[in-house]
Amino acid sequence: MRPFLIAPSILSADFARLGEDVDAVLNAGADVVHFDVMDNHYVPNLTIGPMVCKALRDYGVTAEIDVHLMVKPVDRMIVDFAKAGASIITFHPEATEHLDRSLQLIKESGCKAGLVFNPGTPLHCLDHVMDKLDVILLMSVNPGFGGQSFIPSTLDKLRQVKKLIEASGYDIRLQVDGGVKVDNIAEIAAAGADMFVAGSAIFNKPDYKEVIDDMRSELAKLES
Ligand SMILES: O=C(CO)[C@H](O)[C@H](O)COP(=O)(O)O
Repeated sequence: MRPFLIAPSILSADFARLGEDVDAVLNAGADVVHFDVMDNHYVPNLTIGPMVCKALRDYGVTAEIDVHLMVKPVDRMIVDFAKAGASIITFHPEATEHLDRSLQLIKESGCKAGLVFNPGTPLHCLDHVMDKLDVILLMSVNPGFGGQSFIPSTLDKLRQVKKLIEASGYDIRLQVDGGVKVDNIAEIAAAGADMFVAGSAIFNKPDYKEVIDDMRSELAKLES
């Protein structure tokens, strides 16, 4: 079993003191920084861009930065985020005209590549690109906002994707994003996820370490 990764979504961080808040969550035991990019076009919200990613790198953040592009089109942002220090870049298949080209662009930029599926998006876009993927992200809420409830049908979809990954033989992480909490993380992991994005569950609590430790304790139940 590969190690579980916890990736706090900075959508719920304190933007007025973002560097300090990212440091705090990493010092509390987070593995990866999840960076939500929204364009008020592909999703009905507007967040942060490559300048903020670069600012985090300049501030001294060395952990992997996992950029989730909720933008359309994607290619220009892929190049800009790679230059700004992104480690992983994921995007939604319906946000590009040329899926394979956009994935190749991420790889050529030196980043890990991933595809993101909304709760209602079918999985057939995976058919011909598994060899180019490092991550598959299943959204367990409709994208755009933090603090929503986990959509239960994601569990079946996770099981389905887990089987596809196993059958492919490729080393692909299965990430889940939306409504992930201490009390459902074990069930989500049991369905196949190994990378957990959590925003409000972590940043809305005063003690990030306590939440992350509690999440790891829940995950450890699966390992024993
Ligand atoms: O991509 C996102 C929304 O589009 C966020 O990462 C996600 O919703 C995390 O927030 P929370 O853990 O509060 O549900």
